Amino acid sequence: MNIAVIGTGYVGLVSGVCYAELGHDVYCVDKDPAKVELLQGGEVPIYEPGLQPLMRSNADAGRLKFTTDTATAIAGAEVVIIAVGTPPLPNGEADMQYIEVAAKEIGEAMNGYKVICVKSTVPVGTNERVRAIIADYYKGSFDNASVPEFLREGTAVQDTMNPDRVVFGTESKHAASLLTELHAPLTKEIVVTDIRSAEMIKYASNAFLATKISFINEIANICEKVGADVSEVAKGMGYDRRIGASFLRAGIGYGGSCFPKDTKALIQIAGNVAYDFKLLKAVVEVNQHQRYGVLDKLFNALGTLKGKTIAVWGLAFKPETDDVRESPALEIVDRLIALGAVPKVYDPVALESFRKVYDDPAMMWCQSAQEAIQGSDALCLLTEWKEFVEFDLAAIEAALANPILIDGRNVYSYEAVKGTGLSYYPVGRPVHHIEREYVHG
Ligand SMILES: NC(=O)C1=CN([C@@H]2O[C@H](COP(=O)(O)OP(=O)(O)OC[C@H]3O[C@@H](n4cnc5c(N)ncnc54)[C@H](O)[C@@H]3O)[C@@H](O)[C@H]2O)C=CC1
Ligand SMILES: O=C(O)[C@H]1O[C@H](OP(=O)(O)OP(=O)(O)OC[C@H]2O[C@@H](n3ccc(=O)[nH]c3=O)[C@H](O)[C@@H]2O)[C@H](O)[C@@H](O)[C@@H]1O
Repeated sequence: MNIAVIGTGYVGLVSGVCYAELGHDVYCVDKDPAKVELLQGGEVPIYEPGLQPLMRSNADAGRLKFTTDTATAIAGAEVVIIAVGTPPLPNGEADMQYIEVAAKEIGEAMNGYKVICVKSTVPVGTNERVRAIIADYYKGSFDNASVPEFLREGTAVQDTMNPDRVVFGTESKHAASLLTELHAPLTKEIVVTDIRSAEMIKYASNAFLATKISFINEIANICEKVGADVSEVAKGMGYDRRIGASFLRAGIGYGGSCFPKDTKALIQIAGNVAYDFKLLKAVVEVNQHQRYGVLDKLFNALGTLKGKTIAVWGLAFKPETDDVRESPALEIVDRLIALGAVPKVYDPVALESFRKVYDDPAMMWCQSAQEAIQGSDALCLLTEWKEFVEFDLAAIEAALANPILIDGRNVYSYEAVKGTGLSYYPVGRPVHHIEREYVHG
């Protein structure tokens, strides 16, 4: 099959590479010439495990090409997949400007029948709008489909090649059979539905996962007050197949380019039809508040943050990505500085992407985990990178001026911590406190 993918971000690039891996001929377009030049040279502009070798092998096999010109990419395509960004507007609504431009460019370049798919996460009704824009420019026949994407960053290739399900919404039998043929090698679980329901499935799925996270975070906050351990609670809940074990890891709240944006967008979508989505509003509020738990624990441990150097391990919103969009670390570092502390930050891959969106003369940028903890007054672990999980706890204790470990992701076990002199503050689990005189100043 000949496929064109519009937008080579996290979703478009991974999708394009994986469709090529299935043996299809894929032409990817991006408006950003620097990105396209990098891709044409065999370089991947994002950190995503497994993506680069797969991209190079498919490009070398002649199945994967890149261009900045939409007309070139779609000329021979039977299926056109729109995967441009839909970032949040200040009021929470999804910004449709990139979708509108992409639709116009496709409309202008149409040269025959094609199936136009929207993979970006878009409000209900967007596929109809895309159809109308294309129809303004192209009077021939074409079909539409909503093909929402469910991949996660950090495991994007694996998620795309082995999805739990593929969903598409279309009114066209021909489009349905073409898309079924395209996705059948990936999964047996193919849900074919109407366009509006497919658009809603995407928002409802992300909102539900975000709800699970805020739910377990609230349980964690109660656990802290009643002396229970949220890890044990989640384990005990997760064996119930109606609940499921996944997405019950308590921590510092969800971040990333999607949960924060999509929950707010769904609240707006509901609001636009005069529906007050109270539950989801609470999910967002709980998530916002959860970030401050780290700061409360630092206060409890140190009394004041003024003049303290605080090691921060992890800036990405999750491990195995360089993405810092809506990362809880952004707000935590900002607060630390506002409270007079000096954050010594380190992340194995996200230092540069963090520096592009947040920089402050009060910060110390560290080139290793060890450098960040050396002589610091406390350590906050914000992203559960393997490097941090495997770090020797005795070495953490030895390096810190005050051996205080705030574990925002619950990665260490009490057994391991008990063998050290660390005061350990996890999330939703009892504190392991060692009485001692702290170094001040
Ligand atoms: N990042 C993720 O993990 C997931 C994202 N999504 C959704 O997929 C969509 C894309 O997200 P990302 O890939 O993260 O975005 P991104 O911001 O990483 O990439 C979007 C790309 O589209 C390009 N672009 C914009 N307008 C264009 C045009 N007219 N023609 C060609 N290229 C154009 C931009 O230059 C950029 O490279 C969003 O709606 C997002 O909500 C869905 C599932 C997972
Ligand atoms: O629409 C999207 O963009 C994507 O959003 C999420 O994927 P992603 O944001 O890449 O990463 P997740 O693994 O879902 O993690 C999101 C955030 O939730 C946090 N999280 C996750 C799970 C958990 O149990 N606890 C928890 O705090 C993570 O630390 C992270 O900050 C969804 O999992 C994907 O299915 C969806 O396609």
